[in-house]
Amino acid sequence: MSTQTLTTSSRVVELWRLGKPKVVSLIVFCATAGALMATPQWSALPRVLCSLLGIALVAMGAAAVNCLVERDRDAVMRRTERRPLVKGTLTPLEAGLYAAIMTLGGLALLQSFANPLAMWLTLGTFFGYAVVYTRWLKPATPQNIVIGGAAGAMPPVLGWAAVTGSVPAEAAVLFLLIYTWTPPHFWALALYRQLDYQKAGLPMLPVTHGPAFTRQTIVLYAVMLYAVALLPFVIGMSGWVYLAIAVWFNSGFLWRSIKLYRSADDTVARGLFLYSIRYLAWVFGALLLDRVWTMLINPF
Ligand code: HEM
Ligand SMILES: CC(C)=CCC/C(C)=C/CC/C(C)=C/COP(=O)(O)OP(=O)(O)O
Repeated sequence: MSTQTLTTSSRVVELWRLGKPKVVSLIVFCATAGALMATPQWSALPRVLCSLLGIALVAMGAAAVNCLVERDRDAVMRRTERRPLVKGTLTPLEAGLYAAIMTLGGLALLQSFANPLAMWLTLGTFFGYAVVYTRWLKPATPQNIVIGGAAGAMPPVLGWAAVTGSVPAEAAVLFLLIYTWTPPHFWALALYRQLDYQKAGLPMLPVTHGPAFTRQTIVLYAVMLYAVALLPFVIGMSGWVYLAIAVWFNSGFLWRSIKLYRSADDTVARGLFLYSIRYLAWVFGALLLDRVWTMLINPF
């Protein structure tokens, strides 16, 4: 389809899709938890909201760069063959302009309403995902997701830095939580999309080391994730509500990983991938709930 034939409103929809809005919404949710864990005060709310908008814009800009860099690979994978740059509903120039406007706009918001540390950390995250992971690591090594996952784990740190101008050990715990979660989140998907990655020539773990080894590694990560997820309670960052939710969801994650270890069925792998998204939303939701409760009973 020619880009000329699209109406303005459908072009806006395509630009919206280019920014991977579902992934970004969870990223922003995790950043919100980081921000409110740092400063559970209503007076910080305007700064928190402007910072979250800034983080969202940069994350969407990074997603657009990822789609731009990967448009040839995306064209050979079934999961990604309907993306705007593959279908031709957007041109590379439009995607590039969109990425530049979103990223620079987001960084300007962070510089103006948060602080330089938050701005630089967000820029580093953008570079880590859009350039280091997408351009270099992804086509080079099956450890791409383990190293590149550091960029994906940054959102709570960015939220924390935006409201306090610092990154204490508590923020590092939240980083570690997403960092340990990312490989099983991705490998579960890579297991039932193995053919796609093979066709695109990407060295994902199921392609290079086989599905059995990948399933075994997922169980290992699920055990590590369980331990890491208990840390916020152990170091006194959160209370019993968090602990109950963390135990429930980590048990679910571990149980589904063991089920996957014993089964080569794609539906089991897909089940774990979908569960991983619910998992992160609930675990960070539990942290948030703890803080919002504190803000409600202690409003000043
Ligand atoms: C570098 C690290 C990561 C990799 C390689 C990765 C990989 C993926 C892939 C390949 C998909 C499928 C997307 C699609 O079908 O279009 C996906 C979906 C998703 N990811 Fe991740 N992910 C990473 C980090 C994250 C992070 C940090 C979050 C949130 C905090 C996240 C949240 C999601 C969500 C919500 C979806 C579902 C999107 C949808 O339904 O369209 N991911 N991820
Ligand atoms: C603030 C800021 C800049 C945040 C960026 C955070 C970040 C690193 C997000 C990564 C999440 C994501 C879309 C992974 C997709 O992996 P992929 O690109 O391998 O998947 P694909 O095959 O679907 O393109």
